[in-house]
Amino acid sequence: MASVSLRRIMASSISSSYCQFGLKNRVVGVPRVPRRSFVVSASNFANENREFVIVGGGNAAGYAARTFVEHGMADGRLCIVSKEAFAPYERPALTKGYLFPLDKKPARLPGFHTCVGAGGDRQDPEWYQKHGIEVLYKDPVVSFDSNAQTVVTSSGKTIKYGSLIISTGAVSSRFPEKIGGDLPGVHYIRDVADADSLISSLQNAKKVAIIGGGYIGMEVAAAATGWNLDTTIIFPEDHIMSRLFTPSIAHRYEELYQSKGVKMMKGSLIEKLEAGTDGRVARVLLKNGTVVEADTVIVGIGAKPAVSPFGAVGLNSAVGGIQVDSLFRTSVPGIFAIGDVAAFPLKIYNRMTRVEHVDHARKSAQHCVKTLLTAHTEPYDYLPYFYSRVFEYEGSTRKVWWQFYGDNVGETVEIGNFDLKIATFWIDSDSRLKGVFLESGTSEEFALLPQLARSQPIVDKAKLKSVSTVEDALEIARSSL
Ligand SMILES: Cc1cc2nc3c(=O)[nH]c(=O)nc-3n(C[C@H](O)[C@H](O)[C@H](O)COP(=O)(O)OP(=O)(O)OC[C@H]3O[C@@H](n4cnc5c(N)ncnc54)[C@H](O)[C@@H]3O)c2cc1C
Ligand SMILES: NC(=O)c1ccc[n+]([C@@H]2O[C@H](COP(=O)([O-])OP(=O)(O)OC[C@H]3O[C@@H](n4cnc5c(N)ncnc54)[C@H](O)[C@@H]3O)[C@@H](O)[C@H]2O)c1
Ligand SMILES: O=C1O[C@H]([C@@H](O)CO)C(O)=C1O
Repeated sequence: MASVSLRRIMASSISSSYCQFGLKNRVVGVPRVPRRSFVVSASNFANENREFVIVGGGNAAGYAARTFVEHGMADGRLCIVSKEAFAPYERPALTKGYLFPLDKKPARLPGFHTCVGAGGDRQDPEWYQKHGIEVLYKDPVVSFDSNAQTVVTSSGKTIKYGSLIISTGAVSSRFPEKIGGDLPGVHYIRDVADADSLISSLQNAKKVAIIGGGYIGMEVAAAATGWNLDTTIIFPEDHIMSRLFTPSIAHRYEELYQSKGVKMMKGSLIEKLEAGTDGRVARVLLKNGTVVEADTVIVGIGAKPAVSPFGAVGLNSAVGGIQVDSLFRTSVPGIFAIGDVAAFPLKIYNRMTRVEHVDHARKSAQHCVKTLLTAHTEPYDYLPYFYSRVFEYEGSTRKVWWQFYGDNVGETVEIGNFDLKIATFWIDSDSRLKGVFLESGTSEEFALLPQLARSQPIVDKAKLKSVSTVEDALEIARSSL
């Protein structure tokens, strides 16, 4: 707090015509520009300087903007360059509330702009104006020159930056055009435009095929049941959500989905997506020769970090994405990367990683901006956290909400009756609790999970295995803290 106030005082005393910033990460001083009008043409952009430029207007950018405001460093100093037509929003809503049936009050903007997902102000476009933050919409950065400290947008604007934060997120992996990946009726879901396009297909859909058994597969399949559509999930592994769920956890959810009419085609690879006579997708051909009829196909086969055009700042070959240190600094002074695109040191497990989840987008943004603006030098010490919520639409017979904290390594102990709730504990060979999963917990129970995963207590496995309720199991874990 002391450093924040100090920074505020310093910020207010800085010369209005020339400003230096980033006490710890100071790299360059650039002339401050006066507060500008929000409609700017390419020509009056040339050679203009910005103290802080954020490239990408997604989840992380929204939380970064909030942190600039909290430090009194946004007004007239911050510019966000965005590919999308909307101010930053809570992307998780797109496969949750956004896909509710149209008569069940689906979420729509401005309802879920950042930072409502984490309980902050709703940052609609007026919020950015009010705080003097310039946002360029529908104008992606297409090239960049780290020597000149400039980015160039697709409309031809050249923007000179003092510090640059790359928050370009990730893009959906796609099937190639030659196997039908671009046919009308084939959908990928990353942004509002994608979700709107999917909704227009769902309105006329009868048979839906969902390819991929991960987050998008599970969330969109659940949404499709709300629309009463004939739904099939096709995926290569032998159970859903294989990168996190144990076969046993997966089995519970698979049974639930099947009880709602969803068909599962496991261990299945795609040969081709084929069009009907109208040119729209009509069927999915599997490598084993099976044909799945479908008028709408949703592809959720993972995402790739959106590194272009910033590859020159240094990529991580093992986990992909832009390599940063524990303060989100890339190899180029004054350039930072946050959110899905950043490959960062995961201190708690001493390894490099990328995290494509919103909690990290929020926290990395806040940590990076705090470091940039103050003397704060605490390394980022992230505890992995994943969650999902499905079947939330009004009238659903069974709502599902789960959370996982930590690392899914070691032996597992599963407790509980899934009809009510279930918990799984990952315990390593030293009897340390490494990860914990909970379905349908209370808010107090969910609040215990990060404490457990962070402290990694030694637990008595035999005692844990001997109980039958989630409440008793959590109590044993709590008492070992
Ligand atoms: C449908 C969906 C549902 C999800 N649900 C959950 C969930 O329930 N829980 C969870 O933890 N996580 C969820 N996630 C993941 C979470 O949304 C991401 O981890 C988070 O959005 C990452 O934030 P980000 O700012 O790094 O990237 P993004 O939010 O993707 O933002 C990146 C932005 O940069 C823009 N951009 C890219 N390139 C350029 C360029 N060259 N110039 C300008 N702009 C550019 C993009 O258009 C985008 O607006 C979901 C993701 C998706 C796609
Ligand atoms: N609740 C959440 O946290 C949440 C929700 C939705 C989306 N997301 C994020 O959105 C992004 C995309 O999600 P996703 O579900 O697409 O990714 P994912 O990695 O969760 O799942 C990908 C699935 O597709 C399968 N797959 C991969 N290649 C395939 C291929 N060639 N053919 C058929 N299947 C293939 C995988 O085996 C897996 O089942 C991720 O970053 C994810 O974290 C997160
Ligand atoms: O983190 C989240 O943000 C959105 C929503 O809360 C915004 O309204 C959502 O569905 C999440 O899971």
